[in-house]
Amino acid sequence: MADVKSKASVLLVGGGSVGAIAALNLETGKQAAVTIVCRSNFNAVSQNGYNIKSCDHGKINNWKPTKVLNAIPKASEGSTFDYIVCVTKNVPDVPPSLSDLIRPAVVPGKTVIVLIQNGLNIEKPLIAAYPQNIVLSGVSLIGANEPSPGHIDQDFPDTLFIGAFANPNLSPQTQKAAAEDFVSRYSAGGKTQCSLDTRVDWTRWRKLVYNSCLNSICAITDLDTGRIRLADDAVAHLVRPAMLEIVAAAKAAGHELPATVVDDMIEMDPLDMYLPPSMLSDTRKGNFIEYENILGEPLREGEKLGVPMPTLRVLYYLCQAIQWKNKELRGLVSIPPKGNYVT
Ligand SMILES: NC(=O)C1=CN([C@@H]2O[C@H](COP(=O)(O)OP(=O)(O)OC[C@H]3O[C@@H](n4cnc5c(N)ncnc54)[C@H](OP(=O)(O)O)[C@@H]3O)[C@@H](O)[C@H]2O)C=CC1
Ligand SMILES: CC(C)(CO)C(=O)C(=O)O
Repeated sequence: MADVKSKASVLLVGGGSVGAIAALNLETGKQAAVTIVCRSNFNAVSQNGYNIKSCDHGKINNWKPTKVLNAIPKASEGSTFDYIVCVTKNVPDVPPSLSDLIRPAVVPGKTVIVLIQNGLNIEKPLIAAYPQNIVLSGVSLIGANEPSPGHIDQDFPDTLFIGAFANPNLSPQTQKAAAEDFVSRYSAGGKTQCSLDTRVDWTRWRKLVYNSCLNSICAITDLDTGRIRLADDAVAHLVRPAMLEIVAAAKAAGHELPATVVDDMIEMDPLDMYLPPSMLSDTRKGNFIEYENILGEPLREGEKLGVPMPTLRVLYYLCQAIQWKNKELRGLVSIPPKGNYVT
């Protein structure tokens, strides 16, 4: 079935670590032509392409998708796409919002929007902004980093779960068909595992057991997931209690996770991979962090349902302070001038 399809046109917004590998997967299958939108790595990628070291694809130098842009193309000027795949970091507390960012390219009622991003409730602003568009969830288990512009290291295989976020304005069949179409195009290259996700909320809660806890604790301590496991009591007294709070919140929200989920997540990546979760890569680069969708949303959901989440609460407010520090550095918040206390 896969090889008789004509190519879908895909606008991929966010050509960083996961975005570059997603573009490579889509182009490898020859069922998609990818236009990628880059920002800080635009010069490197448009001039030299990507240099990729990947556990799925091997070493590939100077690779470019069909087109490389540094701005969102406008549908009103004739650039329309079947899919807009969003692989930026999702940072709703720093403008522009994702729905505003992609607005020039969205054709209401037509473009399928795919969110390959971590976190909970990320679809809500998109469905509110584009009530007649299908929005797909992409939960990615991959370990990818961009140590310098255009250089991508992928050391954990790409496993992607795609399913439709329930949009009450559209028929479930149409939404499921769009998810199936994307899965077959993404899988066509045969280098990755991409499967249909029929319970997207469960899948997102399950992944939060890792992301809410390890991403934040690693970012706060500046330790990767191998080192945090070696760091005395950090797993016993920080990681595990935080993970159990997410499991309890998920259960209260109607999503029973497997009994082994905490151990599965702690041991997901080999210790000696020393994997820096994406939030740690962000703090190391001085980037904003996705703390609202990864910690804030599950914390608010859990507490609303009466689940005590004391560890998550502390992690959330520590992350909020880290974000504030970055906002001050970038002039997004201002503070009163320093008083003169020296006589
Ligand atoms: N890395 C990983 O292993 C995993 C990541 N994820 C999730 O995948 C998503 C993407 O993460 P990841 O690839 O690591 O992130 P990266 O920071 O590596 O890449 C994001 C890219 O989006 C670009 N971008 C951000 N805003 C804009 C904009 N307004 N216009 C154009 N480009 C923009 C960034 O540019 P700039 O460099 O200028 O900021 C960067 O190139 C996140 O939600 C993350 O949580 C999920 C699983 C694993
Ligand atoms: C779980 C992990 C590390 C890779 O899938 C991730 O989601 C992240 O880095 O944010």
